[in-house]
Formats: sequence, C-alpha cells, structure tokens
Amino acid sequence: MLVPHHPSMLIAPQNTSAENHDNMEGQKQLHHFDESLMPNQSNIPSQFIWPDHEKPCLTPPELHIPPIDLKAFLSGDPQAVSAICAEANELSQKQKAQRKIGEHCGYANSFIGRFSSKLPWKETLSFHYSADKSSKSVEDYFLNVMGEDFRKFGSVFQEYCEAMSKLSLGIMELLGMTLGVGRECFRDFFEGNESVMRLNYYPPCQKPELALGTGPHCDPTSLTILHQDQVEGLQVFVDGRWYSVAPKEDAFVVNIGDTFMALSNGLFKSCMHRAVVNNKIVRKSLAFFLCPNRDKVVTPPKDLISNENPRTYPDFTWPSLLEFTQKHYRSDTETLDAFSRWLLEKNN
Ligand SMILES: C=C1C[C@]23C[C@H]1CC[C@H]2[C@]1(C)CCC[C@@](C)(C(=O)O)[C@H]1[C@@H]3C(=O)O
Ligand SMILES: O=C(O)CCC(=O)C(=O)O
Ligand SMILES: [Fe+2]
Repeated sequence: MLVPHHPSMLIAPQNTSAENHDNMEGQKQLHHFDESLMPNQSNIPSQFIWPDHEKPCLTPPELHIPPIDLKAFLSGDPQAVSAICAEANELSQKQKAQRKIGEHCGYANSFIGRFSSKLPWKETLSFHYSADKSSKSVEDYFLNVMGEDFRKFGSVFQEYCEAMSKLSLGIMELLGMTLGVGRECFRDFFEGNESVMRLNYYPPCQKPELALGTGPHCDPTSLTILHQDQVEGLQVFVDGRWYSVAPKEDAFVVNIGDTFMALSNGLFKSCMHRAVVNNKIVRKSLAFFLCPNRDKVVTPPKDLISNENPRTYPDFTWPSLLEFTQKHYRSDTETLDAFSRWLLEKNN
C-alpha cells in the first residue's frame, strides 16, 4: 500500500540545524540505560520529553490509504518474522550486538550517548542486507555477531530481506513507469542494493503524551517497506496535520525516502512520519530501508530535469548521506536540505 505523497508534507523545518547540531552528542562513551526500569516509573527522564510543539497527539484521525495488492511480489511471511522478534530480547544477547558510536548497525537502546535530548522511546536492531547473490550478509551477521543460537533467526531475516528487495525492485518498476522514464530505469539503479533492515521495539511508556517512539522525520533512504504489528503507533503528516496509519495484518506501508526524492528530482516527496507509544503494550515494527550500492551516484534521469523543474539537489552517493546522518545531523524533516548545504560548504 503506497502512502500518497503530498507536496504539503514538505513543511516548515522542525529543527534548525543549530538545534539539530546541539541535539547530537559528541564522541561520548555509550552509557548503558536500563530500559527494564522504565515501564515502572510514573515519570520519565527529562531526556525523553519532547518540546510542546512536537509532543504527540495520541488520538489523531486515521489516514485512509487505498491498499494496493502486490501479492505476486511477496515471498516472505512477516507474521512469522515478527513473532521471532520476541526471542531476541535477552539483555546479554543485546550487548553482543551493541551498536558502536558512528556506526548504524547493531543494537541500540534509547540512543543515550548519541543524542542529548528528545530521545526516542525504543530499542532497535539494525543490520545490512546486500542484494549481491553471492552474499548471505544477514545470515552471516547473526551467526558471527549473535552466535549459533541465532542461526534460524538469521536465515529467516535473510529470506525476509530477499523478499523485501524483490518487492522494492517491483515498486521501482512501477515508479519508473509512473514518471515516464521506463520500467528498467530505477530498477537497474537499485538492482545491487546495499540496504538496511531495522527491528523497532517500543516498550510501554508511562507518559506517552510526553514521549515519542520515533521522532518526526523523513527517512533519508530511498524506499521504506514497513510492517507494523497489530499495535497502532505510526503517524504521517499530510496537509498540515498528523494522521494515524492503522496496522493492516496482510499489508505493508511503503513510503518514499529522501534519496528517492532526490533521484526523482523532487517529483516524489519523502514522507514525514513519526511513531507514538502507549502506556499498556509493547509495539514492534520491521522496517526495510532500500539503499543504492555505494558506487551509485544519486542523480535524476535527464527526462526529469527541465526549465520548469530544474535540478533540486546536488549529486551525491548514499554512503555520504548516511555518514551525514550518523555523525553530523539527526535525521528529521529537513535532512536533505541540510545535507545539500553541508555538501556545498564542504566542496567550496
Ligand atoms: C539510515 C537510517 C538512519 C535511521 C535508520 C535508517 C533510516 C531511518 C533513520 C531514522 C529512523 C530517522 C529518525 C531518527 C533516527 C536517529 C532514529 O530515530 O532511529 C534515524 C535512524 C538512525 O540514524 O539510526
Ligand atoms: O515504527 C514505526 O512505525 C515507524 C518507524 C520509522 O519510521 C523508522 O524506523 O524509520
Ligand atoms: Fe521512518
């Protein structure tokens, strides 16, 4: 199901770059934050409380999105994959995959040590997927990092990511046809994708009206295929207001990210969204982030550039945008504009 893009989603920045910069911690050591204490606290630590203008509305209207049946592309079963998520919840196991400063893969909780305020109320596990047929990067990651006990987990996620990659390429064919640049144009661009898979785990929060599971942002990646479990939480910003995107058991939410917005020369808009939490039940989501491989230069097809629609963003590679989001700028709703300025300053 495609979340429709509306130009109005590109709205006034939530963070000025100065505020964003303040929000990024320096190269401090990671402080372990014992999330097991969290659900029992009546108040929550101040670092998790968001400013008034970003506090969530917990009862927004639902956005009715027309589901698009893409059964022919699906081969993995997200329900089985989502059920396995609960197994990986032992603290000791998490520490094996502890995410290191500056890296975007591994296990992260609360993001203490990475950001100084507006901490997301979640734990995440992120890992690479390589579409290179000779690679089983996901299986290898779990076996090498998490050990033999996670062999099954790794093979299920390897299969899931392969299905997501295949689905993504099918969607890229649809997008190429929609923009009139042909079925192969974007499909070829993402054929050898080097993507990111992320498991989001949102513990119950005693003050859900003050916190956010994931703050307002546009994904800096190209395309996101999101599977929500049956707990509401995803919200999207459309025509000046927030709407909930209700979970649908047999469907994914698919949204455009910043990199594809640049690739389409701004004709498709990356979608502003966030995830709210609740005070009763754990919420989980699986996000597959499609990314071009490191050698691809993100530059729009010539047919998408005209006097009426001149170049919107400079050429860049995904690794440079990824580094920007990991070391210099916390992804928000202005990431691509801030990145463009950063690139121009760096090159002048
Ligand atoms: C490349 C990525 C960076 C983030 C994970 C993927 C795509 C989405 C990005 C993110 C979720 C956007 C909101 C802020 C963020 C810090 C988060 O809440 O996790 C972002 C991820 C990240 O930088 O780790
Ligand atoms: O958990 C969700 O519903 C959304 C998470 C998200 O936006 C992300 O991980 O980029
Ligand atoms: Fe997102």
